[in-house]
Amino acid sequence: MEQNGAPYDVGFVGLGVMGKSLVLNLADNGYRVAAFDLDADKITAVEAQDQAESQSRRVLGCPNLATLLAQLTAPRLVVLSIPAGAAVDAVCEQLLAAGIGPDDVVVDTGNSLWTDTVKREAHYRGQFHFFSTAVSGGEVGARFGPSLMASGDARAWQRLAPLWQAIAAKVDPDSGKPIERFEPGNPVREGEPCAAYIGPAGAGHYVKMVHNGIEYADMQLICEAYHILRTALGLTPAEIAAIFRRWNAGVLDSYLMAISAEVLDTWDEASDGPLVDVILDKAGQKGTGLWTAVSSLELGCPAPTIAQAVYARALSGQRAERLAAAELLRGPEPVALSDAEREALIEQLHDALYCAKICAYAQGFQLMASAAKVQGWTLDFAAIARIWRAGCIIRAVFLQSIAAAYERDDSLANLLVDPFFTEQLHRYQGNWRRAIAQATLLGIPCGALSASLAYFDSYRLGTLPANLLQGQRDFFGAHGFARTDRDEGARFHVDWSAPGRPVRPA
Ligand SMILES: NC(=O)C1=CN([C@@H]2O[C@H](COP(=O)(O)OP(=O)(O)OC[C@H]3O[C@@H](n4cnc5c(N)ncnc54)[C@H](OP(=O)(O)O)[C@@H]3O)[C@@H](O)[C@H]2O)C=CC1
Ligand SMILES: O=C(CO)[C@H](O)[C@H](O)COP(=O)(O)O
Repeated sequence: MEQNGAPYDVGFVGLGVMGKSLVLNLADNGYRVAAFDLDADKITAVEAQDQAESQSRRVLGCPNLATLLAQLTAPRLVVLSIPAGAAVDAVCEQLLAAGIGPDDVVVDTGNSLWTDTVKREAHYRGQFHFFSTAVSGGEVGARFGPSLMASGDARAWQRLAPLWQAIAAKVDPDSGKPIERFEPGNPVREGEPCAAYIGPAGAGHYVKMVHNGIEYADMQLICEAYHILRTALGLTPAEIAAIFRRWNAGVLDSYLMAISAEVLDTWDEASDGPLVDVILDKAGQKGTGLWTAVSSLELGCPAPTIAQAVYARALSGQRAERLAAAELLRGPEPVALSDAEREALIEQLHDALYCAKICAYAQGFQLMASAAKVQGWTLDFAAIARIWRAGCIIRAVFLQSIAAAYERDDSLANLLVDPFFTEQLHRYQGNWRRAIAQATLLGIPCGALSASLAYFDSYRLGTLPANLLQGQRDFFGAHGFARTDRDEGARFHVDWSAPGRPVRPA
């Protein structure tokens, strides 16, 4: 691709956890990369690793952005892997000062807020093409195959598609299972790439945000199952790891289930006990789960399992208060379960996790559908499910079933009404209810499992108590209500203080 003495195909800014891995992945796939980071040590480190792995020079470290731009074939392609927010604007301005031009493409791969991406695309129009590609997969995914959600100018996508399809995770299209090989210099070339053009500016980051919201829910659900197994049954982390591994061979087969078993099975030399017992129970968060919950509230599109997962992290953070409350607030007395009850609870939890997970994904897909309607995006939900089957944190075999559901009906109202998922929920909901009932009686919190169940029950009921709620609103605020026996557009109000409480058109 050498042109005008500028032999590098991609400019890369940000060589941290993700950036370094993406650079080496691009290099393994035959792309020559000119790389820059504020931290000179990170530039040296990526060059050294590249040379050690390839015995050649596929990556050139650059001392500044002007030098980086000078190495690139035109029109130039610059990829950013830097913290979301102000850093992205700062680097865009620095690239302008360094001479980036109207035909060049700048791709933000960070976890940016999708509305920022929309603004940036408009702001830089005419100066360069601001494009985005949200990345999932963490460090290993970035190195050997991430899931890539691209959005922005469709012509920029034409340019990027071959690169992204080369470096993306690959999946066996028939089984829906990832094809994985973690070997430097030997990337996976077979299978279906987990990279897709999602839509106009912001769409890819919105979809990634929802991916992370689902990630929060999925993680919390697994944590609640762990908590119940630990507290109700007194199982050791290693015993729970064995149960999780068994579950991971069936419908719950997922990366998050697999890594949960790994964490639980890890021994800590310093404390001579399970590592999980010395990890402080205060969850961190960088914000994408919160953004998803906020978006769901703004759109009026319920995602209670995702919101509950954000609350669970927040409540875990109130550790000092929890420790004080633990001295004061009593729960139910412990109950010893019989062997049969113990075996039953394990089975029930499996089914509860599966059903609750279906509901969490249903919420995420509803949310994307809702945002798409407001934004005028045409989202291909089957394609989104397909690119989440490998490379990303929520990769799971059951994404194959979600893809199939949207292939059957691309305007499916909700995953729950797809015939396959309806049948699964009918079959397993009894155990889901029993697991939550048992945990509740024992005083073990299971907010995400319960939020999913309440979502399912609310969604499937033709009548909800919102009739009483509308009556309350009319009573104190004269807000009016519609009637079941009249046209829905007609509003009524009760004169609550008048004798006989007459109902009049509002
Ligand atoms: N880690 C993960 O699992 C995932 C992260 N992401 C997202 O990817 C992005 C990168 O994440 P990650 O690699 O973990 O972050 P890191 O903090 O490890 O790396 C970011 C790098 O960008 C550099 N940097 C910051 N500002 C500039 C600048 N103005 N010019 C040049 N370099 C700069 C930083 O340098 P310095 O340290 O000197 O400031 C650092 O080396 C983030 O948006 C993150 O949210 C997405 C998916 C997964
Ligand atoms: O995007 C990701 C994976 O998909 C990151 O791992 C994400 O930063 C994790 O979020 P948090 O730190 O809030 O748990």
